[in-house]
Amino acid sequence: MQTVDWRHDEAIIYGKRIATKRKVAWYGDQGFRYTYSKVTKSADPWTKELLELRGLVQSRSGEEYNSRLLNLYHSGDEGMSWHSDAEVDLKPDGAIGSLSLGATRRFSFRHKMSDHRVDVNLEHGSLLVMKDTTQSFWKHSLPKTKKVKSPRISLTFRTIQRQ
Ligand SMILES: O=C(O)CCC(=O)C(=O)O
Ligand SMILES: [Fe+2]
Repeated sequence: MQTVDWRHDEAIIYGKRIATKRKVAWYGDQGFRYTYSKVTKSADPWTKELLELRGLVQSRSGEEYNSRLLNLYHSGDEGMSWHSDAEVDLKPDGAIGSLSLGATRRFSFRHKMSDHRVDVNLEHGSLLVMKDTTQSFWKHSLPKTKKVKSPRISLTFRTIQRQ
């Protein structure tokens, strides 16, 4: 993970460009561009380590991915609020495979219509696959927590639609 080019994420919130505490890095097959929270990012080429990990995640999940977003949460003070990953550039209902490293964090799902909640603990080395209609029917979040003092990295593999 030392070879990863971490940057603070930027998002446009209420029309203002802000840098988040969480850091991200974005890799893809070609010079992909990807719009997330209304900010367009261009992808860095894969590093050797990232390609190896993609191979593992693809074989474990039985899905293929052409890009990946890495998130670095320095501690439980950082998280991600409720959202679904349905950006226009993402393949509709495409799988998202998320590999967790470091601290165990709770990951929550909330059904968009019934508000039904499902919580899972994402442990070091675990792989969470969200596929089919998960993004259409559910939102997910990574709640902040006072209990976690150490960092967690998630490597989220996605498929960007070729236009
Ligand atoms: O860090 C995680 O496990 C979730 C990240 C996430 O939901 C996202 O990048 O869209
Ligand atoms: Fe997400």
